[in-house]
Amino acid sequence: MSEPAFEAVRIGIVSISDRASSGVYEDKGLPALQAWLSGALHNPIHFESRLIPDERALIAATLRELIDTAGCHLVLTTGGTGPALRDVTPEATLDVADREMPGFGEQMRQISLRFVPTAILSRQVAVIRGQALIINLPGQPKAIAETLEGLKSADGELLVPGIFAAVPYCIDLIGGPYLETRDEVLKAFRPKSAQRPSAAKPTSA
Ligand SMILES: Nc1ncnc2c1ncn2[C@@H]1O[C@H](COP(=O)(O)OP(=O)(O)OP(=O)(O)O)[C@@H](O)[C@H]1O
Ligand SMILES: Nc1nc2c(c(=O)[nH]1)N[C@H]1C(S)=C(S)[C@@H](COP(=O)(O)O)O[C@H]1N2
Repeated sequence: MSEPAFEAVRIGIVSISDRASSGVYEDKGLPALQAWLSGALHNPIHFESRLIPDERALIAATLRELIDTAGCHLVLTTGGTGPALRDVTPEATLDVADREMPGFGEQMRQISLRFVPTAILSRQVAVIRGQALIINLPGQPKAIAETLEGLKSADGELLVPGIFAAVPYCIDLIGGPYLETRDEVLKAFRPKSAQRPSAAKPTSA
């Protein structure tokens, strides 16, 4: 009998910043997203990366293209979630939404409050479009790992669960690929009835 294999996954990553996209500063959003996802997932990942300015119509068109044409089942954005007049990522995300997933934004603001008192300034949302999940993350590059992974104590105890723990099961429920996380980075939660034999090889003692 053949071993189970990790399903390949296509993930859209979108950095939304006027200054990074025009070269005023180097974009650190896409590298941070790519590094965190590559470290957290066992699945082979094909990244679809986009670096764009804070323009509502362009953000919405980019999200549509990543899902409807490129076939991404997960899209993570970074930047443009604050109250500044140019911050329009949540509006653009809602423009392409079939359904909202408010729990992600609520939990991310709770996590971020453990890091910065200005966490409540992020209007980040998560939505479903077709068979894809879109999640907005704040623009500070360090906020990416903070919100996805949560907060751990110095000895590794999980103090606040990161939102990515709920992402694999959400993707299952909308008919996407079976995502498997590396437990040392983040333990994904699935009800027993939704668990498949893991493709991860048991580590030898
Ligand atoms: N893509 C990025 N790459 C590197 N650093 C970033 C990026 N986005 C944000 N930052 C950092 O986080 C800070 C706050 O981000 P914020 O999204 O508020 O930027 P901003 O002031 O709205 O301008 P812009 O839209 O041009 O990024 C920035 O001043 C910058 O230091
Ligand atoms: N984890 C985390 N969340 C955070 C931050 C941060 O540094 N870390 N910055 C906050 C700040 S200062 C702002 S203004 C909002 C919105 O940021 P954005 O416009 O770059 O998306 O995210 C907030 N959430």
